[in-house]
Amino acid sequence: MSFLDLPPLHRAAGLIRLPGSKSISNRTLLLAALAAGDTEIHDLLDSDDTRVMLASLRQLGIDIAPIGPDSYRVKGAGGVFPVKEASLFLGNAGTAFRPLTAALALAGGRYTLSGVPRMHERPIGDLVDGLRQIGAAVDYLENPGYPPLTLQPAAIRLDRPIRVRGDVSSQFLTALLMALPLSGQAAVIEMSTELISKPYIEITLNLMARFGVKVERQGWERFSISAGQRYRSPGTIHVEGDASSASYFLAAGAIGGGPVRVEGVGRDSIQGDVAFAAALEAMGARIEMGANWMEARSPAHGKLKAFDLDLNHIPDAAMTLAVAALFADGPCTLRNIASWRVKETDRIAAMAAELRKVGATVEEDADFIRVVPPASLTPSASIATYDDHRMAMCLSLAALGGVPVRILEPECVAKTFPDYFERYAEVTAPVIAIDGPSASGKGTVAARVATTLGYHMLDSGALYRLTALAARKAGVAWEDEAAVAAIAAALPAEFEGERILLSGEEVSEAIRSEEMGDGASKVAALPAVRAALLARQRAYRRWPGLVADGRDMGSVVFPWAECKVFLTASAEARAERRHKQLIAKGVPAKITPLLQDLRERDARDTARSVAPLQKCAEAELLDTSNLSIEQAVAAVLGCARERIH
Ligand SMILES: Nc1ncnc2c1ncn2[C@@H]1O[C@H](COP(=O)(O)OP(=O)(O)OP(=O)(O)O)[C@@H](O)[C@H]1O
Ligand SMILES: Nc1ccn([C@@H]2O[C@H](COP(=O)(O)O)[C@@H](O)[C@H]2O)c(=O)n1
Repeated sequence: MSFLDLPPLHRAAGLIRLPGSKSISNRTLLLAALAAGDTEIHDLLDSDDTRVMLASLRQLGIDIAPIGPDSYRVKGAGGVFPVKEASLFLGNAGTAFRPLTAALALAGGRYTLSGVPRMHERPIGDLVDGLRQIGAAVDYLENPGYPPLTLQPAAIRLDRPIRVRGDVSSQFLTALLMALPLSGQAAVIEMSTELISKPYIEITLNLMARFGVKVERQGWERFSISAGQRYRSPGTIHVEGDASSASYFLAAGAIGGGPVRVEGVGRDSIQGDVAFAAALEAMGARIEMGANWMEARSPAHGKLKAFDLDLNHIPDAAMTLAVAALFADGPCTLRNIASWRVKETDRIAAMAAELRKVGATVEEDADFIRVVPPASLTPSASIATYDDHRMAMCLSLAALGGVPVRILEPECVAKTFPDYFERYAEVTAPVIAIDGPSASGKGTVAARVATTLGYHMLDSGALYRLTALAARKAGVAWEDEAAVAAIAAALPAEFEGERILLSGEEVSEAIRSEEMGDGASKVAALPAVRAALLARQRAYRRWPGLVADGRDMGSVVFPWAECKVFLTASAEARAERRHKQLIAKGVPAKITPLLQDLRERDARDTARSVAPLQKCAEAELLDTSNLSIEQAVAAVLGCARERIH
């Protein structure tokens, strides 16, 4: 069985650009396919569930072409799927299965829809009942009330309101709403029970409106679509970041100090799960929010507060609260979450079982769960994930209790967030940032500290040197900001131990020349180049930790670094070191021009407008003019021991 061992984590701080929302991605794909005209969709989520939707729509004859990273052009079929007979396999993707069932029931073709075994245990009877009321020919292939299904052509009659239950899954209503405009007739849906997860219906109505179809809503009981409305492409759609995925990072910030900022969703979001931030705030976390971002920090004083909340409106993000409860100051109750029982797994039972493994006392019932946090978490629990992405992502937060945690079958996160664990490391792995002027010894000291601690290493100067060399090879002037930034953004560089490759060619020595040092300092002064390399540098932050050396590691790239050192030496000492280094390599050199060159580079690095070389207030100053390498290494290790748990 595959597993991932998370190290004990003590702190979370950093910034994450969220992947696209699953709910918006799959709804938008279907609406674009049904609309008249072409739709460009940008920032689409790339995950198992969206791949299932893309593959199904293509199988149904929809032309979908990639036009860039996470961007597609969908040629809308104007309400008529070109393929009239197909067998679709929809995995465990509820956001594909339910809406496609309804759309295909009205499509006048012969289709079968199936999924993985768990999909065949997830109820769909309420949707099928609704479709049968309007004459659709939908049949169960195995167990009544559950997939797989067959659909046949049928005459659709919308002369009476459709009565549908809304207390098992709001996706049934979403599916009907999105499909009914295909009939061209006026349609009315009446809820025969209370509707759960209402914010997901708001997403549906919002997106339908963007595609030109207006739904009249009377409370949450009755929905009317007037006759003759057709989907029309809005031209271009940008998918928001996923608010449910944001919950893991916000919770990490609330538990592990923070700040953790997520970019891609915020105050202007159409997703109900942004309300998760309010639940964290009720626990005492400090939350800030902008139009397109949210940020969480631990309470100013003391622990997170216990809660007793009705979480019917945010069933997915509520799972994250169940794990945050481990860090609260008392028992926490999550109410009105019966829908958890019919999700990817029985999430109430699964959550109770796994929280007990880390030491919590848990009470569960049909529609609630109560979590009594332990005094300290049980180390080395093996967390089962039930092929449920959210179980894996939520429970990863337990490691913030300073205990190692084993996540079994972690690849299940691919359903909605394929690189979740890499991103989680980017806000939780400790960082030692070493900045300073040229030849101060940063690289030498950083490498030894990294080896001693078993940490990863980032030589950020090498990225600027590689950019300068790549520009030179491409015949691009170092002053041409846009062109050099484009090169930096797509830098074909690889680090294989000591070897550095550019487009597959070894350039380890070539980038160390004085000429490339000079070129690096010129391209590094260009704001667009620095912006192009920022995310790449942050991606080096991995467990068990990172030592990063450069000029702006502590100030810009890793402002959240636990340990920051400003390593310097007098210009004369540095020129002498560089001289020795060059002579040892057999490169002829003279002290005076080297000293002159260092001073010029210092001046350029210090005076530039973006990310200038400077000591951050919180950095420890280490002047190595009169220190041996061993003494400098010992001093940095001392700082790391003091500041990193
Ligand atoms: N404390 C020290 N005492 C004497 N020599 C040192 C000391 N620290 C480093 N050196 C030597 O100084 C030279 C320059 O060090 P290093 O390349 O690590 O500096 P750097 O700050 O990373 O430079 P750059 O920014 O140009 O990459 C190396 O030969 C190294 O062995
Ligand atoms: N974080 C950084 C790292 C480097 N630079 C610039 O690149 C030049 C080369 O760096 P070395 O550490 O390899 O000497 C350096 O002179 C800086 O101008 C930077 O700006 N930021």
